[in-house]
Amino acid sequence: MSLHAHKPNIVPAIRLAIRGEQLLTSPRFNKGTGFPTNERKAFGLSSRIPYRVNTIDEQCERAYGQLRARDTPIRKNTFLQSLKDQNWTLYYALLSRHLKELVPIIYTPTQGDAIASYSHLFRRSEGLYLTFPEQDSMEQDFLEQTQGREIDLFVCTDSEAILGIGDQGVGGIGISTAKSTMYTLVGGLDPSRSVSVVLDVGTNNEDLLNDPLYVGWPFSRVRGEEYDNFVDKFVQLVRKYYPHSLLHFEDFGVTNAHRILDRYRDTHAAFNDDIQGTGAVTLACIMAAIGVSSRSSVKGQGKRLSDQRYIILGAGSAGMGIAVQIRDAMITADGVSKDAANLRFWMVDREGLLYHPSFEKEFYRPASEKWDEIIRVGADDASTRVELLDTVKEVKPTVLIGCSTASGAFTEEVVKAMAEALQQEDPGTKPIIMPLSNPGKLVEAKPEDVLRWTGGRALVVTGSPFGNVNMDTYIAECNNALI
Ligand SMILES: NC(=O)c1ccc[n+]([C@@H]2O[C@H](COP(=O)([O-])OP(=O)(O)OC[C@H]3O[C@@H](n4cnc5c(N)ncnc54)[C@H](O)[C@@H]3O)[C@@H](O)[C@H]2O)c1
Ligand SMILES: O=C(O)C[C@H](O)C(=O)O
Ligand SMILES: [Mn+2]
Repeated sequence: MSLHAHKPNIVPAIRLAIRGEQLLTSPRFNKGTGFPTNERKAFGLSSRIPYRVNTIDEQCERAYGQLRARDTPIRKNTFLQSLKDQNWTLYYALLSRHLKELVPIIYTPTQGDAIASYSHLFRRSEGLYLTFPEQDSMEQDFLEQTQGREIDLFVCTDSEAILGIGDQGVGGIGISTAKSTMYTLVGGLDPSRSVSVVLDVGTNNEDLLNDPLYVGWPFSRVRGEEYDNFVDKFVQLVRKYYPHSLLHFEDFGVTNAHRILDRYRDTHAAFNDDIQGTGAVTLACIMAAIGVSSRSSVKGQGKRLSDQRYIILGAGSAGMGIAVQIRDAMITADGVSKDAANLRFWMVDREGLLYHPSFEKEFYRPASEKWDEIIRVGADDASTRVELLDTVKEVKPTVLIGCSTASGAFTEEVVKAMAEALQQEDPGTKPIIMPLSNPGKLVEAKPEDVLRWTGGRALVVTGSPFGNVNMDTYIAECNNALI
């Protein structure tokens, strides 16, 4: 992860209309003990801050000490959220200095826990909350927070599929704010130029609906035309007032994600992170792994994207986005036809391998293949599905990707079947195994297990940070935030 130095807000203080208490409680402009003496005098702060002026390093040292005194990731997360509510300059300076340690605290995986407990951890709100029953005043509410601002980015969720932890109702605002923070931290975007949005259209999460402390709109999710109109109302406001902004969609449910992206992508700079961001970062990862990059240490394996056989477990937003991105790269980089490229994928979802004897659908295996013959018979003797394990044995994939939320689905048997088949084909081949489901507890296999089952041969890539398994085995991270 490379860091572009975060540029603090350098609005000349003299132009600020706010001073005194108001300045100290504005996280964008507050500099705490960092205010120099002349600014303290000019803005009525001298008596409001203790005497000594601290450098940003001193402030970071103090804040880091306070952070370290919190003993669990979630307590660190709430501490950092409070700091963000108080002083952006210090917040981003601290994160920049401890990037590797703190990104997992303010982003995946800990932010997932913070989102799940949103209504209980709630102290101060951050972001733009647009709620279904208040849609008549949506324009006014939108302008309340955006008018007069220069805005480059809207990060928007409807919270239906947060990471792999499902419907989190209004708490999903926490994924929008976390992604916005990453744009600043890694991409250098001025945080005052982004808006984090939650479209609160209700929730089907019974625990939230039954929780008296739940702070969102406590009704079932709005669906159909009413839902589409509500989303459209928001998008049209973005288009009307900020036609040049980027509209980033995050963690929409699988039935809406593609549809909404397709609806707006030709008329606005719209981006779905789970589909496109994941597709792009996974492609980059695979290119590195198979040695399209000249630095590769992978031996004996066909080096082109189109030489690989890909099994993807989970054909949702991420899985389909990954398949499309790799397929398109094969067409561009390797010059293969679309049909030939599509045939390099085997998608496995809840109903097993996606194939159909009678109709054609993109990324479904074609009717000419006799998959029916290896269908497993279920306990009730009814034919069920072509299992992942059988697909692996049949296909001998060189790349196995998980974005299914099915924790542990890459079993020892699956991983060994893949590794052994590849070893027989070419002893130099390293299986590329990518359990990408977040947060960490939902990974399809733990890196240390994959390495143990493959005698250390696998190249392992995860979506959440796992740390190295031992001194010389690096577990790469493939998270769409890197895009
Ligand atoms: N590493 C990353 O950058 C990244 C990016 C996006 C998503 N993800 C992760 O991928 C997972 C899926 O995200 P999504 O946005 O695609 O969700 P999604 O709901 O759109 O898709 C999940 C898919 O998995 C399928 N599935 C569920 N249980 C399954 C099982 N037992 N076996 C096979 N398939 C099963 C579902 O039917 C669905 O098609 C989440 O855990 C998410 O955190 C990771
Ligand atoms: O948020 C992340 O960490 C990656 C991805 O967008 C996800 O939904 O898991
Ligand atoms: Mn996501």
